[in-house]
Amino acid sequence: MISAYSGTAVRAAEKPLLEAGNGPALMQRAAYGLYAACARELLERRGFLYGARVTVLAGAGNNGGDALFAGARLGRRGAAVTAVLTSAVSHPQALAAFRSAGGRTVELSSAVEECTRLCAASDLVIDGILGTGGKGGLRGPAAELARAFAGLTSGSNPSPVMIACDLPSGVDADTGRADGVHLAADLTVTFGAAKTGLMAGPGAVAAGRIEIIDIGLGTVPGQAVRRLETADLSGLLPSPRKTDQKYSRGVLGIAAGSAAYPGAAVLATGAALATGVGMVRYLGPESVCRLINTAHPEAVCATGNVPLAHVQAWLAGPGAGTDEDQRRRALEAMTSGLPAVIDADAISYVEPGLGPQVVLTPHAGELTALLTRLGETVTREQIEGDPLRYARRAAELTGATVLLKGWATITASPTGETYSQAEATPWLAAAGSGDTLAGILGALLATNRCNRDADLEPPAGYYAELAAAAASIHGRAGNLAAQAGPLEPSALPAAIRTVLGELAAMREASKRAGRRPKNREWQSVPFNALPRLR
Ligand SMILES: NC(=O)C1=CN([C@@H]2O[C@H](COP(=O)(O)OP(=O)(O)OC[C@H]3O[C@@H](n4cnc5c(N)ncnc54)[C@H](OP(=O)(O)O)[C@@H]3O)[C@@H](O)[C@H]2O)[C@@H](O)CC1
Ligand SMILES: Nc1ncnc2c1ncn2[C@@H]1O[C@H](COP(=O)(O)OP(=O)(O)O)[C@@H](O)[C@H]1O
Ligand SMILES: [K+]
Repeated sequence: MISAYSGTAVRAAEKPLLEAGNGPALMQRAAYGLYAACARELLERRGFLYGARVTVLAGAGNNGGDALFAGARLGRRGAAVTAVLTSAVSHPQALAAFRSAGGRTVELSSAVEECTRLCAASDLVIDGILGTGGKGGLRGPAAELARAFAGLTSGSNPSPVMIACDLPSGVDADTGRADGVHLAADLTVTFGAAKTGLMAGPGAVAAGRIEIIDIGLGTVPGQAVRRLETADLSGLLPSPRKTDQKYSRGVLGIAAGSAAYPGAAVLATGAALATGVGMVRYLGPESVCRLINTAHPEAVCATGNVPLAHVQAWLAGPGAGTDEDQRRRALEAMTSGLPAVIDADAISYVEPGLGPQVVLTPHAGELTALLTRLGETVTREQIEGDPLRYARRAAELTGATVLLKGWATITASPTGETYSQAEATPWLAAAGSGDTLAGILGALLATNRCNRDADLEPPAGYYAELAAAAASIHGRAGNLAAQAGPLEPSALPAAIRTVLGELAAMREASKRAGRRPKNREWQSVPFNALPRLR
């Protein structure tokens, strides 16, 4: 599990260490972690470190200090390092170390064009303009450079490896908002703890991969945004017991699809079956029942009512359109007291007073409509710019758990627990892909251990965690299905099976070896695992 904290909370955790005079040591640890990541990326991607062209973008504060110290270490290993100083002041000790390692410096204000070309022709650029002390987007010459650099490196031109120091400059460390110009990275090396701004909205898009360097901060105060890693998924996925029969494994009721949109019901059913339920009971029009049974003969289909169907969880809404019977079923499902996924058209019937076991799964457009109906004035752009804030607000207003879709999918519980998953691929932005996410989540709601075991009380935030797990499986399946070219959502159920099979095999292998499975996207380097400082 990765826990991310606001920049403000990380600075509060640093405070006692700074007061005790440990500031320089913290900076050396941060700089060493950054240097080690840069050296590794250069060796992996370019095959050499000696002679590599490295540009350090260095701002006025400690973020620039970290980047300059890391640049000095690269210089001592033979890289040709140049620092672009974006401010009239620089961290004095770091600048001195950089120069004494043979680093060349250029002042940005007098040479924006030259500096932009220098960045574009580099093997590696370290973005150390702004860190947790940044306010708003980049300004002045730094903004000009960022704009021109984006133009030069777009399309088929070869691009340098971009590594952000702590966070991409111009991104808000607390929220992930990017109100002005900002830089983007292939990798963000972040210090002490991940920042929430790397987990949501534009910040999550700009961060690239994330590597956390432990600099010995200890406990960070405040509520974390969590991200599930591979090892965290196993306890949340269906796992039949030797004594199970089909009903005890978990039955999912699906009230989705209509004569106008039958496909959504087929996709949701396929995804739920691939995730592993004991049975799908489908309720909807006869024409959709026939279609579902052609694709999935095992689904039990009827035109009946929600209160009479014996199930462990509900999924309502995908493809429901204006079908009145489906509307009634969705309302019955969300007030049944059972766990329920409320997706697509059904989100427009939501009223306050729901419980955390109801999971709403809007995209930004659907959330705009919901919040507006509940009296909150907001635009789609505002939600896309600050998804953490609005997912949490919707959970607060409805009492339900909210899964807000996007590049990083945010899940928020009404008691405040929040998750962010970013395994997805933009190929998942396709009609029908949300229906499969709803199917996966429906299956997890029906089969989860708290639902199956009457003695287990779901802990606070449990449904947000299950929703995050569903987003993770969906993202992993999307990546797999997109390997063969543009993704067709109807290919997702087969990919879900493969992903779940791989996860089960990984779990078994790591159980035998006695260690946690590794996550490829996220890496955390503990302080005591860093090589000794020289
Ligand atoms: N504390 C520690 O011990 C450790 C800290 N660490 C590192 O320090 C980083 C935080 O450092 P920091 O506090 O110096 O702030 P930083 O992000 O470098 O920027 C501040 C400077 O930028 C300026 N500025 C602000 N906004 C601007 C804008 N939009 N456009 C242009 N300029 C703008 C601002 O000027 P001001 O607005 O105050 O006039 C000020 O001069 C943190 O991210 C991590 O990398 C690690 O080494 C571990 C130990
Ligand atoms: N740019 C993107 N990158 C990654 N995933 C995305 C992106 N855009 C959308 N997605 C994912 O694709 C799915 C689309 O869902 P949705 O818009 O509800 O589709 P539909 O309702 O047509 O099935 C969501 O899981 C969302 O998180
Ligand atoms: K930075």
